[in-house]
Amino acid sequence: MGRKEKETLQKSGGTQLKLVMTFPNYGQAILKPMKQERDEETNNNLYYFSDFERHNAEIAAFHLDRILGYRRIPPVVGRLVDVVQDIKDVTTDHKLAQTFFTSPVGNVCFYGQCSYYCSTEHAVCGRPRELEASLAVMLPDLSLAARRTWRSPWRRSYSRTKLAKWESEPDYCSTVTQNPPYNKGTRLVDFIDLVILDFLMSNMDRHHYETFEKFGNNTVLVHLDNGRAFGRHSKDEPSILAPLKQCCRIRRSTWLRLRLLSQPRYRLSAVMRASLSQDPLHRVAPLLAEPHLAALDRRLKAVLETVSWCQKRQKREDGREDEVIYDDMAYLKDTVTPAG
Ligand SMILES: Nc1ncnc2c1ncn2[C@@H]1O[C@H](COP(=O)(O)OP(=O)(O)OP(=O)(O)O)[C@@H](O)[C@H]1O
Ligand SMILES: [Mn+2]
Repeated sequence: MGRKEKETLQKSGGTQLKLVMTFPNYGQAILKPMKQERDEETNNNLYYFSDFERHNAEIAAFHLDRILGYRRIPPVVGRLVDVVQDIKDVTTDHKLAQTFFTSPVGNVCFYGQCSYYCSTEHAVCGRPRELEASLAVMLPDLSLAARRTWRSPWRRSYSRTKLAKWESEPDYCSTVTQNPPYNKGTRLVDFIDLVILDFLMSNMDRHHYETFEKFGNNTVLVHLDNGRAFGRHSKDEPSILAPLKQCCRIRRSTWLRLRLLSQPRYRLSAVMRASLSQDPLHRVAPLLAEPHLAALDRRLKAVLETVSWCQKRQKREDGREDEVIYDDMAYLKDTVTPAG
């Protein structure tokens, strides 16, 4: 098989600039550039839907997802790229090439084309050519492995004035669980797994999630698009946990994992710190600032407290506190016919 020249193109779809890199061995990765200082907190007056995406959030989310035992985020690694050699000189996209310029201090910058933040004021700049970026392994092409996109039932309104249904209806969960795909199998607890990930990293931007078409409704979720996580460490966002609080259900293996990660020997912040130190960008600066790591421990505690709150409530209501903890065996019993 012949070798391909290295090539970098803009990724279509999505609102903020991202690139697709193709390597000589035909491997592909999605590149998200560093757009703001690593430890800059999200501006309080910025709505979640206009927050900048962060390359380190994509990297940290991959590590967190793996530590939680999910493994539902395709691998993401940090890299220092050369904006000239790795992007400008190897792109066949004229529109992208045309947005390159040299800044007043001599750094090479570009802004690309997209619907949010693709303008000279929001240019991405090398130092002078070196740029931090996240590279995510590209999933197989949709023609080989079709995916389905699902709207999150707990999607935010994406409006400054409107409330979503789940924010005002106390019994919202039961309206969700009456209907497919949440009415059977593991979809609800799969979704709650995702909610816990999002709460820990404070990602309010989970409007959709994806699955591989091939497996119908009996499949895991793919946790793509984590660029708006880890924006704020000084504040938690309890509303992200609403699905857990409203449905009071959590997969047993997840619950056990969270309890393990709350113990001194396996403290989530410590496990994350160690895991992230293996990323190549760690030598430039830690991928997550200490306050973000501390926030993880604090939020983990809040998840476990919510589960206890659910168990107490369930016990009070019908004496069946074990309903809260979803046992994967229950699913097996529903779907597997014993031999003989
Ligand atoms: N690792 C990946 N492999 C293949 N496709 C991917 C991968 N990550 C994301 N995508 C696809 O690219 C699209 C855009 O990516 P992403 O959601 O990260 O961008 P975005 O700008 O945040 O989009 P939006 O503004 O719609 O939320 C997604 O719809 C997803 O299907
Ligand atoms: Mn997004």
